[in-house]
Amino acid sequence: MPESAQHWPAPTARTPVDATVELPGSKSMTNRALVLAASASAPATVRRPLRSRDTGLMAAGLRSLGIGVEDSGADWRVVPARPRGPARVDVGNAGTVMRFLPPLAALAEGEVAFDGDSRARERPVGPLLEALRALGADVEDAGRGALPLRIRGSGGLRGGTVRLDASSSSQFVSALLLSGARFERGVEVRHEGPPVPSRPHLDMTVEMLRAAGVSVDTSEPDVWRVAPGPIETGGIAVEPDLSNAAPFLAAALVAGGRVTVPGWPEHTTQPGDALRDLFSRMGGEVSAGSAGLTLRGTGEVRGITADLREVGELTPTIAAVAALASTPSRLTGVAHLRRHETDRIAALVREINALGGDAEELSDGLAVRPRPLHAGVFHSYDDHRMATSGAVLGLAVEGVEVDDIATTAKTLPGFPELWAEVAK
Ligand SMILES: O=C(O)C1=C[C@@H](OP(=O)(O)O)[C@@H](O)[C@H](O)C1
Ligand SMILES: C=C(OP(=O)(O)O)C(=O)O
Repeated sequence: MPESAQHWPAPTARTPVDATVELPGSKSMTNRALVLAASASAPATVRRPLRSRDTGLMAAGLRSLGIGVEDSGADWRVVPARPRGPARVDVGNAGTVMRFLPPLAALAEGEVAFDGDSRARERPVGPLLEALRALGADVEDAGRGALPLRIRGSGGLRGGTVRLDASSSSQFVSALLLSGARFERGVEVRHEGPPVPSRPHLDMTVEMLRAAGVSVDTSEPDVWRVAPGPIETGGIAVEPDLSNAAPFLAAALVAGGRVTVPGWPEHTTQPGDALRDLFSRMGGEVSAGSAGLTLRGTGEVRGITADLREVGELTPTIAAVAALASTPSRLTGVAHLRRHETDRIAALVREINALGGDAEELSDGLAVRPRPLHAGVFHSYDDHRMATSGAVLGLAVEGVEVDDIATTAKTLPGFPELWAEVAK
């Protein structure tokens, strides 16, 4: 079959868009909720979880450790248990599974093996493994500091104070905090190095731990202390995924009209909340009401200069909008994106330029200058957010095809159907 036979022709908006898009639950909240509920004192319900490749892998990983994750209608019921090996965990290409489960596995009795997609073997996990060793875990990674790896648990972990450089992923810190209350001495994580990215995701970890009755001290910058003690979730409700709102809100920005996302939380730690500000600066009009959050396009798409370190996962969508803007953009602070699902900086520059655009790699981001785009294939590199960025470009540029739209199932199965609601 020729490659093009599998391509997805991105729909072009011929009129302004007018849609209300119900988004599934947040990947980051769902996978935190599953890990917390797995270590809790009593069974709990995770309400309105995301069901996608990343969360399915988390549920499967927990089940392989002996924890119950049962379907109960729209929800997931988690029945905690002492984790046990022997077990094999497939992390796929999910950073949250690759980083959040090793600390839990270190609490297991028996051996737990981890592996994943070939890209997962290239994503950083070394500082987390070193930290686990310092806390008393027996980790075998053949000196690679990467997958595949094995953790030989003896049913508990000493815990205590650990120093690590989390500048390549905030998930190292979140991972240690999520299981830290179950370590004998709890955990004190001290970050030392260039700034930690994705701060809102750390706030999410801390907030969800505190909501589960865990004591977390964040009074010192770059230091997190989790006291040992029980985890009592009482059930966890998952918010809609605001990072996945990005391409849908972008649709109204680039095509004109309006898109509403119902259930936008009044208070949230999700980085996607920053879209309200970012997309306003790029020309959108944002309003919040009982129907949800609405973005109206004004017909003007402006470029933006922004440090996206805190909200790195929004970069692919912002870069797509930037490629359609009337003024230049400079997106910085996201060097760590080179080790995400793909090297997102290189991939975005290559694909924007392949459509006739004018993008340039910076050491820690990209610069995009206005230039008319033309038809072509937008490659997704097995990256859900690259694929949805191709869809955004296709709204405004006739003849854009995304090579692998199915990769959106990592965090948003049903993306093509939801997108069809917007681009009808
Ligand atoms: O903790 C989380 O749920 C996440 C943290 C961030 O990871 P990095 O800090 O590695 O960028 C983010 O990019 C990822 O999509 C989800
Ligand atoms: C970086 C991302 O995912 P992961 O959880 O695999 O790190 C992402 O979703 O943009």
